[in-house]
Order: sequence, then structure tokens, then C-alpha cells
Amino acid sequence: MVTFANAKINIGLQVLNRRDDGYHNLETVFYPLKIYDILEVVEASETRFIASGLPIPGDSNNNLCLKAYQLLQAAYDLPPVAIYLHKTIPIGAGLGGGSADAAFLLKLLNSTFGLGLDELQLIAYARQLGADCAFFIRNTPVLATGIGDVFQEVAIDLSAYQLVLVKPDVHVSTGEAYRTVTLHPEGRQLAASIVRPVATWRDTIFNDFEPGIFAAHPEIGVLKNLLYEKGAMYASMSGSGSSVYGLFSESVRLPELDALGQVFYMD
Ligand SMILES: C[C@@](CO)(OP(=O)(O)O)[C@H](O)COP(=O)(O)OP(=O)(O)OC[C@H]1O[C@@H](n2ccc(N)nc2=O)[C@H](O)[C@@H]1O
Ligand SMILES: Nc1ncnc2c1ncn2[C@@H]1O[C@H](COP(=O)(O)OP(=O)(O)O)[C@@H](O)[C@H]1O
Repeated sequence: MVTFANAKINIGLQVLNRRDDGYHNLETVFYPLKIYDILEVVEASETRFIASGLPIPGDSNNNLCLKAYQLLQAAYDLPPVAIYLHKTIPIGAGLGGGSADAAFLLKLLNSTFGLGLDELQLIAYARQLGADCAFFIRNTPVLATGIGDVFQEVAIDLSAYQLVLVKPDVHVSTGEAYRTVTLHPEGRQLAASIVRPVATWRDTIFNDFEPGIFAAHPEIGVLKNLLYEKGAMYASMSGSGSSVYGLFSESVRLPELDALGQVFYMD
């Protein structure tokens, strides 16, 4: 069986405080993005993981796809499988690609092997694989709190806007980003701001990773400013970076971005 794992962007990201376990409490809005990895699972004589497309840094034995399989294998005695992943979601981009693969693989294994797990059970497994992972089980726009795994529906629809996303040739590790983040213990009223018109977001919705990451990688801040210069109603880095997106009220093509990174246009 084949499935398509989509990416996410963060709209606003307030990091409130650091917890005793090293994780941080935050407030963010997750919004699904139409960039996809392709995943396939077939029964096999022994378990194998086969990746194609964008090269994934690190040991493939540690890939989140294998971790997701191992979690359900241990609980439900699954047979060996071959897992094929075709990677197109940029990596180290704040787009949650690894978490998406893991969550969609949980869903794929659930349906392939008829495990009968409901959404809450899948979310509980996803939480064990990464803070971002649980979002991809329901995969609808949400305000997330806790470590990014407690959800409240938000009624936002960006389909009237063109979203332009740029992934510069910079890999930002999530751990690095949290080490340089600017904390906002009091929060910044994201729940109230997100339901106001997009035109107001520039003055009200912020990503707390931007100051630290822009200082270390100034080209990312330059990209965000360029999106505003080209008419974006709202522009932001996604998550811990390095990708930056802009929301435009009409269809645009910006060839000047091509020299600055990989560009995606989502109508
Ligand atoms: C920053 C965010 C924003 O959505 O995403 P990305 O921009 O990386 O996609 C997330 O918080 C990333 O979540 P995720 O990538 O799943 O994190 P995990 O694998 O669980 O943790 C990686 C590391 O990030 C830090 N971490 C993660 C989540 C959190 N709420 N507090 C943290 O401090 C911890 O240092 C942890 O060791
Ligand atoms: N399936 C996967 N896809 C991408 N990266 C993965 C995967 N499994 C494990 N990783 C590891 O996770 C790291 C961060 O990946 P990614 O999810 O793209 O981060 P981000 O959410 O910050 O964009 C990668 O550098 C890689 O070492």
C-alpha cells in the first residue's frame, strides 16, 4: 500500500519555557502543506528500509520510518516489511518531514495490517516518536500547546492565498534552534491573533526562533524581508527553519528567488 506524507508549516511559534525533561512548552499553529513524501509498505522476508529522492543525513537504521515500524511491531507482532520512502520534503527545513513520515507510516501499518487503532491510539504512538509527530495523525489546522502535541482546532483556511515557500541551502537542526531561542513565558495571544485577517498577522504573529536563527544565518532573514518587498501579506520562517514562506493575495512568480534556494508555489 502507498501513502503520501505531507509537510507542515508553523504560523506563529511562541516558546514559553524549558521543562525539566529538556523539552519546551510552546504555542504554535500547525498548517498542512502540499509538499509530499511517498511511502510504501510491503510484506517481505526480512525488514528493510529503502530510501530514494533527497538524501537523508544520518544512519538509515535510525530513520523515523523504522522507529515507527518497530513501535507497532513490538506491540502487535507485525511480520517483516520492506519500507520504501521517496523523499521530496526538504530536510532540516522546519517542515516536519521526518515526523510526517513516521505518523503516516503508523497510519499505513494500521490499515495494511488491520490493527483497528483509532485516532487517539495512533496519537499516543506518534507522541513517542517526536513532539511534532502527533499533529500529522489528524493533519488538520490546529493550535498546538504543551510540547506541540496538545491540540485545539482552529478555523483558518489559506486556500484563497498563494503560498510561496523557499528552502535556502542551510540545514538547521531543531536542537540547535532551541538552544538559541528567545523565550516568551507570557505567550503572545496566538489563539486570538490567528483568527484575525491575514493582513494583521505581520504585526501580531511571531516566530521566537527567528532572532537566534537569523543571527546565525543572516540569509534566512534576508529571504523573509524579500518576500515582504515582493508584496507578501505575511511572511515567516517555518518552525526552527530554515525554510521561509510568504502568503500572497494574488498569484505571483518570483524568479529572483531561484538563486536563493528551492522554491515551491502552492496555489
Ligand atoms: C521546532 C518544531 C516546531 O514545530 O518543529 P521543526 O521546526 O523542527 O519542524 C518542533 O517543536 C520540533 O519537534 P520535533 O522535531 O518533533 O522534535 P523532537 O524530535 O521531539 O525533539 C528534537 C529536540 O528538539 C527539542 N525540543 C523539541 C520540541 C519541544 N517542544 N521542545 C524542545 O526542546 C529537544 O531538544 C529535542 O531533543
Ligand atoms: N524520514 C525522515 N526524513 C527526514 N529526516 C529524517 C527522517 N528520519 C530521521 N530523520 C532525521 O531527522 C533530521 C531532521 O529532519 P526533518 O524532519 O526534515 O527536520 P525538520 O522538521 O526540522 O525539517 C534529519 O536531519 C535526519 O537525520
